[in-house]
Parts: sequence; C-alpha cells; structure tokens
Amino acid sequence: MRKPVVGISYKTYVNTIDKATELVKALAEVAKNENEVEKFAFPSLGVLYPAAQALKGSEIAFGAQNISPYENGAYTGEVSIESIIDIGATYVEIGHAERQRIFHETLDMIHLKTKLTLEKGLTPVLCIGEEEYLENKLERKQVLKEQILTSFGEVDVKHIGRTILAYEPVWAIGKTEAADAAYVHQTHELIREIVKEAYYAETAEAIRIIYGGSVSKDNVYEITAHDDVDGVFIGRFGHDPANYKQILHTVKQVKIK
Ligand SMILES: O=C[C@H](O)COP(=O)(O)O
Repeated sequence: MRKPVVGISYKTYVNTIDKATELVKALAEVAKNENEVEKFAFPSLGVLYPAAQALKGSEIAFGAQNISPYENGAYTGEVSIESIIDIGATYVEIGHAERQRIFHETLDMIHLKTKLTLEKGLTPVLCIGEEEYLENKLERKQVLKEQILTSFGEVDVKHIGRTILAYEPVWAIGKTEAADAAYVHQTHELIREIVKEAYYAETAEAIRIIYGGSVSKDNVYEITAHDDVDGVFIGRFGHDPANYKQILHTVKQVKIK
C-alpha cells in the first residue's frame, strides 16, 4: 500500500522569521499523532532554516520550494542542494507552474533538478499539469506524458518510484475552486498509466501521485476518494492550522482503510 501524503507550500506568502516559525509550530501541533499520513512543508525559501529549526522533532518533514540544477560552482543567486541537505531537508519541490511561467524554468532544468534530487537521496515533489482545461483525455495524456518523460529524462528507472508526482492543473491553481473531482480522478489514472508504460508496472505501483490546485477542507474528501489519488498538495487553504488539520484528518479517513 502506498503511504498517503499531505504536502503544504507557503510559496512566498509568509516571509519573516517570526511569522514562519509561529506558523510551522502551529502546524506541527495539529499534526501530532497523524503518522499514517506522510507530511511535508515547503516554507518560503528565505526562512527555510529557521522554519526547519522550528519543525525539528515534529512529525512534519520539510524541504525547499526550488533548488539550483547544479550542485555547486559559479551560479550566482541559486540555492544549492548541499545547503538544504545540510539543514536536514528531505524533500525538494521541482518545476512548479509559477517557476515555469514567471521564471521561465524549462523542462531541461526540471530534469537536471529531478536527477540531482534523486541521486542525493531526497524526495522530489515533481509538479506536472496542463495549462488549460483539456476535455479530451488523450490530448491531456499526451501533454502530461511529454512533461513526465522529459523531466525524468535519463534518470535511472530504479529511482523513479521514490518521486512524488504533484498533479497541478495550471488553470486550477490559485482559484476559488479546485478542478472537478472526476477530472482529477481520470487524470491520475492517466498519469499512472504513463508511468507504467514508460517505467514498468512496479514503478507505477510505487509512485505517489498527489493533487494540488485550490485544495480545501471542503473539496479534499471528493478529490482523494480514488485509488490513484495518494494525497494532496495544499496552498492557501491550508495556511490556517485548523483547516490544515481538517484536511489531514480527511485524507487519513479516506486513505487508511
Ligand atoms: O503549491 C501549491 C499549489 O500551487 C496550490 O496552491 P493553491 O492551493 O493556493 O491553489
């Protein structure tokens, strides 16, 4: 059985040491004794270290929202995976839609980051998703297949199953409503099919596929009520610890039979 996952990203919403540490401490408090669900948080990168210190000893793991595609060297302004390993991070978010759209991150860069993260033994949370709502499922599958295959590129197939694929349809990020649950369910089936066709049944069976894009305490039940949805990746609607707690609880109820 795949362990269900609940991830949360603060993007660049909470950027001061006091606020970020206060927030993650509150999350850690409400997440106590929910260890059937794997939990990770991506604090704003500038306050990752103090937030990480505040999460020490808690049940919530943490990671970076982005890393340099290169381990070290003359890459001004980048954050090396060496630094995030040094502070105890175990997850790396890769290729979020905002990084691609606003900062022009390419699939080739996403590939380098994914490869580096897997080689270093951390868990990549690899974001994929179509730009527009695509009614035609074959068209949708084609777009996602290209993203998945290019992102993994020459990664050794034996590592791929350790990835968490975050399916985030770009058109459903930052909205009032998530994508329709039936659409999400169908897309998760397609993603698992792509992984199976490219990297064998064993990898498809192991890989976790989570949904992100306007997830809230009100839609999480419906979204996760499908075997191919292994959890959720929360943004704005999890900032309130009470909502985060409710989402965590619902995922546990739905996924732990
Ligand atoms: O990283 C999280 C996702 O982009 C979802 O964000 P959102 O729930 O605020 O739409």
